[in-house]
Amino acid sequence: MRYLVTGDQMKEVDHYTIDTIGIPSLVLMERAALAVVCEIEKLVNKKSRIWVLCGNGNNGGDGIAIARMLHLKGYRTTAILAGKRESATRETMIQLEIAKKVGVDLVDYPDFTFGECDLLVDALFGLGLNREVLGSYREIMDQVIASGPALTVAVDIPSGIHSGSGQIMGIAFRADVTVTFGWEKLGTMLYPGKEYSGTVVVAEIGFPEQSLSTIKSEFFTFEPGDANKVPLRPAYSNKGSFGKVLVVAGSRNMSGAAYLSSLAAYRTGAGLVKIFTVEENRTILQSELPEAIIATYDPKEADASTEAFKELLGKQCEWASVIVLGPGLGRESYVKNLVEEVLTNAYVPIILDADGLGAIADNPDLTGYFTENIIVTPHLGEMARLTGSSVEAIKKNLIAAAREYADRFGITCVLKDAVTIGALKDQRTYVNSSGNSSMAKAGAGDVLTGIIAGLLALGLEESDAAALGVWLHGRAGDVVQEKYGGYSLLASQLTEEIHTILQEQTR
Ligand SMILES: NC(=O)C1=CN([C@@H]2O[C@H](COP(=O)(O)OP(=O)(O)OC[C@H]3O[C@@H](n4cnc5c(N)ncnc54)[C@H](O)[C@@H]3O)[C@@H](O)[C@H]2O)[C@@H](O)CC1
Ligand SMILES: [K+]
Repeated sequence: MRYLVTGDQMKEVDHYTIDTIGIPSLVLMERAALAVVCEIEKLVNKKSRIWVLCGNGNNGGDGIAIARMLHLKGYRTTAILAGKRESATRETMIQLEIAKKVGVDLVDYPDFTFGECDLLVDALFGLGLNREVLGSYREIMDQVIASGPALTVAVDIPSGIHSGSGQIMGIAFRADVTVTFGWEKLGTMLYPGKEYSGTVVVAEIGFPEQSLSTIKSEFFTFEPGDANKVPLRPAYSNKGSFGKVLVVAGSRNMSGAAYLSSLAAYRTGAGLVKIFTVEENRTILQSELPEAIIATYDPKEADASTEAFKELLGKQCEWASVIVLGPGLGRESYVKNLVEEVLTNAYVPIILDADGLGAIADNPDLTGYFTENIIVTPHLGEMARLTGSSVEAIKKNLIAAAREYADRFGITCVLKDAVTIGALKDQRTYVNSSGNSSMAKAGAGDVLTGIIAGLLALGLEESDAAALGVWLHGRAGDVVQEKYGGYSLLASQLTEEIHTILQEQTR
């Protein structure tokens, strides 16, 4: 697990480290510059033409220190100063004085002649970027982009990318490598910033871990090694020890979603899975997944909300320790009754997905039954229906959208996109770092609900199950992509790779 920060949080961490702990700002800057130089040396040789584009803030100060180090090592380096020297920060002024004394080629932007560039070091804006890039800065960036540097290394974050949201502030550099300091910023984790950042290297430059305690470090992601967070299945156990997952899913002509969710729950470690579906699905599900128990209902009874139907559903809910509600339910009117009955009868974690969410969107009063053990897993379209916002607006700030919905009801909201966000009920926010575009396929969401259900069945609570489930699902997708490339993934293949990730457990 690693923490992520916004630019503003990182600034607080900087201040605490400098002012309270007493590590001088210039020491941090020197280490930051060294870390970037270390990456640059992997990319170029002494014949390469290197431009270091420096702004007036401390990102520019890092840049001037980088230019000095490269110059002293014998690289052909020019530092281009984009702002007025007299308005530079204290640290950047000191860097300028040092650079002058050791003979760094320092050129003010208007005097610079653009030519060929093998490597651009982007030190124009870092965490301090707080508005649209306009005027002369925009002109400089346009000109640098037009001169087409062969490679770009960004210092801390590509200039133009907002460090908190990943949004482009008018214009941005596209980096091949971004060397960031201390902790990764949300801006390089979230699109479009993620795409503009290239490979992100997180350099440790001397921030003590306690500096993080000054902020509420609520953002995190998982990484290889975190498979250990999946609970062990103790030897002295039986199938009942590992949870009973009820999958309320499927409808006429739609059995696949129920199948995929159930299979994924089993593959993740659940002991027993029961599918509650319409009678038409019985044969196909029994033959595809004989390990599952099948119980069926009559949609007409569900539609009329008969006592018999209520009793039948009540019994299923009583049996279950985890419920998946929604995949492939369709949009018939009886689905509302089904969803309402489950929400009122169940006192166990419920993963509400797909058509289950559709029923909520169509009948907003149903949110009145939400309790803290609900996990919703909408994709952007479903989120738009749930909230009445547009997909575009949600996309602009995924974290805020997921957080707002989760906090409104005190539930966990997994907002599925290229970078899936888990707004957890315990106030932490998970930002996913696994997965790839080959997973943008029908059925992938059903597998995710099944994985989360499996983790709940193993005993994780909702927040951990949601975050870890998203990560496992993405990792499985990465394994499938490695084997089959970016086009051919089938959702069922995700279930076949869950074991690959679980086998990474090192205990
Ligand atoms: N001691 C420290 O505080 C450390 C800071 N570090 C570096 O310092 C950076 C942060 O430095 P700063 O806070 O000075 O911020 P920046 O260097 O990112 O620049 C901020 C400056 O740009 C201006 N600005 C913001 N948006 C603009 C826009 N759209 N158009 C024109 N001007 C704009 C701001 O008014 C400010 O003057 C980090 O990203 C990192 O690279 C590192 O050296 C590590 C240590
Ligand atoms: K930068």
